[in-house]
Amino acid sequence: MKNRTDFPNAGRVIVKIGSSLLTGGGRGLDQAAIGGWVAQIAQLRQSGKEVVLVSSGSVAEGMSRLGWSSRPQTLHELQAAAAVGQMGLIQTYESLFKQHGFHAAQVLLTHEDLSDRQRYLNARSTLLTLLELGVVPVINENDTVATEEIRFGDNDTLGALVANLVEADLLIILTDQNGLYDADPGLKPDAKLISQANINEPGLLEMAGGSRSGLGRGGMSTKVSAAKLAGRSGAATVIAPGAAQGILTRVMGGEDVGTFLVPDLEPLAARKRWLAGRLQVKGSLTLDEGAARVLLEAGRSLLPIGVIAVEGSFQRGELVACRDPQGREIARGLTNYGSDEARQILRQPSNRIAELLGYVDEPELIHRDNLVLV
Ligand SMILES: Nc1ncnc2c1ncn2[C@@H]1O[C@H](COP(=O)(O)OP(=O)(O)O)[C@@H](O)[C@H]1O
Ligand SMILES: N[C@@H](CCC(=O)OP(=O)(O)O)C(=O)O
Repeated sequence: MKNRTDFPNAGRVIVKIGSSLLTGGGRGLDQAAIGGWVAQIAQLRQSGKEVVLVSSGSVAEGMSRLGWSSRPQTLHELQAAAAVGQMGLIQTYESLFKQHGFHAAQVLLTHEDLSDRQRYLNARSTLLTLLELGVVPVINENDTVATEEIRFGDNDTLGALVANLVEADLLIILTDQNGLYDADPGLKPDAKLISQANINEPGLLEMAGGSRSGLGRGGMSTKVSAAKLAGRSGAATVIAPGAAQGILTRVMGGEDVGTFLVPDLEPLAARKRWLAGRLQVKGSLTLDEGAARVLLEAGRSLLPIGVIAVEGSFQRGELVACRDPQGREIARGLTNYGSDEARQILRQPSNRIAELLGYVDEPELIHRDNLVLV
């Protein structure tokens, strides 16, 4: 998505809502405001868009419920606040989405879940299944267990990782400002709003400062970094004023509101570059001529029937090399089955996987989305 006029065609969208917006600056969950976003998300869903919500606010809401006026310093207090506040968040989303006839689903993730390939694939399958079922996933960091997340984590980054995970077209980050200014407007009142910028434009990160609300984490700098991260899988990012009336509908309609950070790669190229650049090969699959050809020429998924040999020891979700019958490496990809399972299903049609293994994770050995030609 290189232009705002493309936004009405976005099929899959991540909406991230920050703590201070959700809690009316720390006064407790702002039911009216949340009701407004939920109504817009419901409308988007009804028009056929898939929406994943990344919602902060567990610590801020926990603080409010526990009567704490400032963010606690110790980890166990932060985690306790998160545990209390997450209840309120989920109760609110559950009851508001219900009013529009939608189920919401709580998904709590840690960064580890997304860097480990097996858990990454599991999380991906679960989220895609929820979307297929018409459910709205509501994601937050698993703050009560993920100590590193509370210390360093922020939900802008999580939103971007989720955009990568489900290959969203658009990441909308709702915040308490009109968008990204050329300096923190709280410190420089004549700062100018940036309507659009390329995510790799020099100086962008320097304009973005930290958070001063005492409720959120990261401020604008994590939003700009998140836009870069989201751009790796081709997603565009809009940082938008969450309090503005009908904001999600307006952004999705292509209106010039907030800051549009334009990605510089096509979706597929970005994702494949990410795959190619980051992973270590754990084993290899030798393909027959036909499978090698469809991978190379048609960009198709790899099915077990096209595999004639499995080398090495690997787990579901790890990176393996795909070789042609002459042994040349032609592609790399994240496997849906470990080496033991792959050996049992090679040369077999996918409809025999259940009979051979007793379960089916995916009909493909490697889905084309997780495959990169070398
Ligand atoms: N260049 C900038 N433009 C806009 N806001 C900025 C900028 N630099 C820093 N900020 C600060 O970032 C804050 C938003 O980030 P944060 O408090 O983390 O909110 P959220 O809870 O929405 O993630 C703003 O309230 C503002 O104080
Ligand atoms: N998981 C934390 C997220 C904290 C966070 O990133 O907040 P924000 O900067 O407001 O998005 C919480 O729910 O409190």
